[in-house]
Amino acid sequence: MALRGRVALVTGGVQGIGRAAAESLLEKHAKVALVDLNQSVGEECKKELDEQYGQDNSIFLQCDVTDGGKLQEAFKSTVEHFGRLDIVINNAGINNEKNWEKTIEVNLTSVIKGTYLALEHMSKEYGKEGGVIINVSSMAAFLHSPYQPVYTATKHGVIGFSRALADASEHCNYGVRINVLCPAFVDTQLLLSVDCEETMGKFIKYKDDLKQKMDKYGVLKPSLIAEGMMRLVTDESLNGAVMKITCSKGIHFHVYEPLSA
Ligand SMILES: NC(=O)C1=CN([C@@H]2O[C@H](COP(=O)(O)OP(=O)(O)OC[C@H]3O[C@@H](n4cnc5c(N)ncnc54)[C@H](O)[C@@H]3O)[C@@H](O)[C@H]2O)C=CC1
Ligand SMILES: CC/C=C\C[C@H](O)C(=O)/C=C/C=C/C=C/C=C/[C@@H](O)C/C=C\CCC(=O)O
Repeated sequence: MALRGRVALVTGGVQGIGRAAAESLLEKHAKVALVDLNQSVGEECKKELDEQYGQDNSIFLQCDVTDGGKLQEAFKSTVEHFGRLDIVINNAGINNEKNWEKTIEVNLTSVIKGTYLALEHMSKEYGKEGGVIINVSSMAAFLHSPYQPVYTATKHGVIGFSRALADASEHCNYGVRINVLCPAFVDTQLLLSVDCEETMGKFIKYKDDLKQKMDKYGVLKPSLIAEGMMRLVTDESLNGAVMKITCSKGIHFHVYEPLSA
């Protein structure tokens, strides 16, 4: 898929991995709707992107992805503003083991809602032209992560949901590819949650173990994650793909064994 003139919606798009992805899309002349909860960081991000890429190429839409009505509005506003929708990146995520219900709402339920809304706006089933959806999971879905049980569960859920729907999309000819991105530790604000009882809950006493894991496995730059994301977006052969990004192996794919009878 060539990116010039395409329109993307990125949740959690104003900082960290989402912002890096938005910048990569803008560099390749796509238009981007930044959908994020954080008004002040959103306004600052929009200002900086305007200076670098021109003010007509992005919009900031303040939205809590857990609010179904607001998320629906954000999709509608994006299409009204830019005239079409081709790429959806369900990236917004939190690490909160104390309020774990919220973690499920943001990391899994809202990814499911965002995916179904994306299909309404892009699928041939709804008379649209097709497109691509990237759902952000984590290497936590593949590795032993004892101090983030609910976070880990949500990231497993994102993979299961996305791969099942990717198969449905192929069988039912939706014309929409659905892929998953699983980064290891990335240098973003999210990592600061390790020091906070408000987010780690009773697992706060293991924060040093988690920090040792960061030292052991290393911490990636958001720009590398954006590079992987662009491959998932543009490579038309990828549907149901699960990309892993780690310091040891760089950008690579999880290989699923074929089912035997
Ligand atoms: N940083 C890391 O080590 C890794 C991050 N991930 C995943 O990458 C994604 C992005 O995370 P980061 O960029 O690291 O985090 P971040 O904390 O830097 O950025 C997350 C963005 O999502 C937004 N957000 C949070 N809750 C929201 C809500 N309810 N509605 C709308 N926006 C909301 C925040 O305002 C923020 O702008 C998440 O899904 C995370 O789980 C995956 C693996 C590793
Ligand atoms: C307090 C932490 C906050 C949030 C969690 C974070 O966002 C997250 O999701 C982090 C996940 C990190 C996982 C890190 C592990 C990386 C391991 C790899 O280097 C192991 C190497 C290879 C794996 C095998 C393979 O790729 O095939």
